[in-house]
Amino acid sequence: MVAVNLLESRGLSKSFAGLDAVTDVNFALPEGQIRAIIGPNGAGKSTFVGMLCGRIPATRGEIFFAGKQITDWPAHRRISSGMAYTFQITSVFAGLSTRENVALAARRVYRRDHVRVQAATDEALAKVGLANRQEQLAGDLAYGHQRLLEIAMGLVQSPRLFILDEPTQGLAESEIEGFKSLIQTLGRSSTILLIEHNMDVVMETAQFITVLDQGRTLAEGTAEAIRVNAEVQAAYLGTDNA
Ligand SMILES: Nc1ncnc2c1ncn2[C@@H]1O[C@H](COP(=O)(O)OP(=O)(O)OP(=O)(O)O)[C@@H](O)[C@H]1O
Repeated sequence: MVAVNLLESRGLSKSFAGLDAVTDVNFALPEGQIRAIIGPNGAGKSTFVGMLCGRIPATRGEIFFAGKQITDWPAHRRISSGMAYTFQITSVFAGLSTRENVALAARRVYRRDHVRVQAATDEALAKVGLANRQEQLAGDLAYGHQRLLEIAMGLVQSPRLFILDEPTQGLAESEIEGFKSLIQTLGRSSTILLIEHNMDVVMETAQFITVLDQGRTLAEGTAEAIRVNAEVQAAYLGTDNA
């Protein structure tokens, strides 16, 4: 069977006032895969993902999602066609309850179908383990629980592609274990693109890894192949976040 790519980029590039943040990235993500993007600080990961999501306009190149050329689509159109993403910066509404936040995200997809909104909200809260905190104001949740809430807000939209941008950043070691299994659970119903600095999380969850360095694709392969790749090791040794 020929693998179908859910997401592709061709020659994708971004320059900021003369600085080449991302250069000629050809990327292909088969449907159903858990893929991680890694790379040293400043490698271009956030810029690349920003272009995929429609937050950052590309300078050059093309993006395809589910067979459609989406390079110039605004972010909301990408979301309604099946992309969801969580940001590094917490994007929950602090003054609303945990449940209201998730229901709000569900309404983006299910609109006024109240029954589906409520059912999807229940399911997402249960999957991330926040059902017993659903009445709590989001702003009162502990940081780790807010990160789970962000995931629930993406998950509730039943995305075909779920982009997780540094989901474990700022979490305690004890919370990270739970996130690894959550990522695997999410991978059963969505294709996952994971941007992550924590190598344990990457090595344990990703089926395939793309390494960016200085805006270019440095290497791609399985966790085992990337772990022993001399170029990848050299790129990390050249920085302070090895
Ligand atoms: N809005 C911007 N204006 C100018 N330069 C930018 C902008 N955003 C990113 N850059 C530069 O582009 C390069 C890539 O940055 P980017 O944030 O994409 O890397 P990253 O791999 O996500 O890094 P980190 O792991 O530290 O988050 C860096 O040199 C950065 O300084």
